[in-house]
Amino acid sequence: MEEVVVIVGAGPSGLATFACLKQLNIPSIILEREDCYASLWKKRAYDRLKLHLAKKFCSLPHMPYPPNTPTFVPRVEFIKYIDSYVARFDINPKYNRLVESSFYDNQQKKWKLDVKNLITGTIEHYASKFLIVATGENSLGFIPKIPGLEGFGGDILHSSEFKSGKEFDGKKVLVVGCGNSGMEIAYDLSNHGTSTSIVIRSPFHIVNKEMIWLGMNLLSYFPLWLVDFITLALARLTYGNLTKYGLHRPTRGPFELKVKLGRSPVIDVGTVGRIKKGKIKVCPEITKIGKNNVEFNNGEIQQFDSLVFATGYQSTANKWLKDYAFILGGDGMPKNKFPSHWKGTNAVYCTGLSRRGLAGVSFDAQKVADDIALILKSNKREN
Ligand SMILES: Cc1cc2nc3c(=O)[nH]c(=O)nc-3n(C[C@H](O)[C@H](O)[C@H](O)COP(=O)(O)OP(=O)(O)OC[C@H]3O[C@@H](n4cnc5c(N)ncnc54)[C@H](O)[C@@H]3O)c2cc1C
Ligand SMILES: NC(=O)C1=CN([C@@H]2O[C@H](COP(=O)(O)OP(=O)(O)OC[C@H]3O[C@@H](n4cnc5c(N)ncnc54)[C@H](OP(=O)(O)O)[C@@H]3O)[C@@H](O)[C@H]2O)C=CC1
Ligand SMILES: O=C(O)C(=O)Cc1c[nH]c2ccccc12
Repeated sequence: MEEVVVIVGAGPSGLATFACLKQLNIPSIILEREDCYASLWKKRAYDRLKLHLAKKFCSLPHMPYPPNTPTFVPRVEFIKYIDSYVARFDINPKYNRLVESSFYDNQQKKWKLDVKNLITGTIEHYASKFLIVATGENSLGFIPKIPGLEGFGGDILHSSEFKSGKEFDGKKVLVVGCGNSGMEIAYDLSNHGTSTSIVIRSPFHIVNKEMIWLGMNLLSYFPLWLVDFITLALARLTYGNLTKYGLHRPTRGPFELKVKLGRSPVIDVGTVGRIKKGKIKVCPEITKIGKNNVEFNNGEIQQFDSLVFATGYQSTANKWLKDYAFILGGDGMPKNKFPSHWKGTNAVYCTGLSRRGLAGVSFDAQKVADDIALILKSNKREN
């Protein structure tokens, strides 16, 4: 099938890019491996998830949230917003289409895609002038290789499969990883009758959503270092010194780490309080895993029924995009730094890979659509 623009992925990035192109009268199609849009939010997120950033930083282009939406949007409300977005721009992704490979045909100056129809099992072929990678930073759950993991007799799951602590009532659970997912899942587990432990192996910033709200607003007026200084002063006042609990802060500030390295601060939902009370136990790095126990690098061995790996995600765009080097590095993330990350050579683009959450998604979608419109306009003039 011949198209002008093919977008791979029907998450917020793919949908936002479609809408921005549509506003400029440019038709596009979206190919999505799942049977729905926003699959991360519908199928791979835990029940109690709320957006960490205030709604004004999380809307998609050309459509604000309805006025009665809470400042910190819960998952279900976010899905409703996406539902209205899809209806508003009349977006009809092609579902159950797994893009298996794509390469640039230098002769025809077109992108070619091999797409598996997951219903019929057949391979469909698509070609387009412009290709947009919108498969996300969270395409694949990452579980590290730890000696003995394959022999563990209890449940092993990734944070993307975790729904609620109520399924673990009465169990001994170890959460591995202390990013936003791990810290919130540990809190959720401790709300139910679960004996909860969490592995913390590196320094990270712990803040609360009000501090991030303030910091995001201050960033429009003040330099990064000053915003970090203020945020850290507030964090120290609120939490005190947490080192005796095994929580250490990095030397660089929370906003500097987010902006420069894409590392998110942890936005506390109550986990720190539980750690202070001893309701959630902090463990150091794992050295090996036995049939029903885990050994840590302080020599302690503890028994667990379940392991929840909140150890992050990987982009998979470098796997299916054979000519990824036109835009991405070997890790499936953009080669160029923000704000020049979204455009590659030979009309390939990416949206949602800047580690800037939904605000980054909107920025990219707008940039990509405007650039494609400009190219199409200048081609028209030449012909
Ligand atoms: C638990 C969690 C909470 C988050 N909370 C926030 C938040 O509060 N605020 C914020 O700003 N950001 C948050 N994020 C970041 C989040 O990644 C983005 O907000 C947003 O979902 C990114 O949208 P996306 O479209 O780029 O990626 P995704 O939502 O991951 O969508 C990508 C789509 O591409 C599809 N796909 C992947 N590979 C293929 C393929 N080969 N062929 C066809 N389709 C494919 C996937 O099925 C998926 O539907 C959170 C992330 C996680 C994991
Ligand atoms: N409500 C919201 O808005 C939420 C937003 N998010 C966002 O989604 C994105 C993904 O978050 P998340 O899923 O937490 O993933 P992250 O990549 O942010 O965190 C992964 C964590 O796993 C740890 N880790 C990795 N390997 C190991 C190992 N072998 N042993 C011990 N620890 C390990 C990392 O520690 P180390 O640094 O040592 O490698 C890190 O603490 C982030 O941008 C986050 O902010 C997530 C949840 C909720
Ligand atoms: O939830 C995330 O990880 C995000 O990427 C959202 C986000 C964008 N900019 C930020 C600055 C501080 C904390 C979170 C974010």
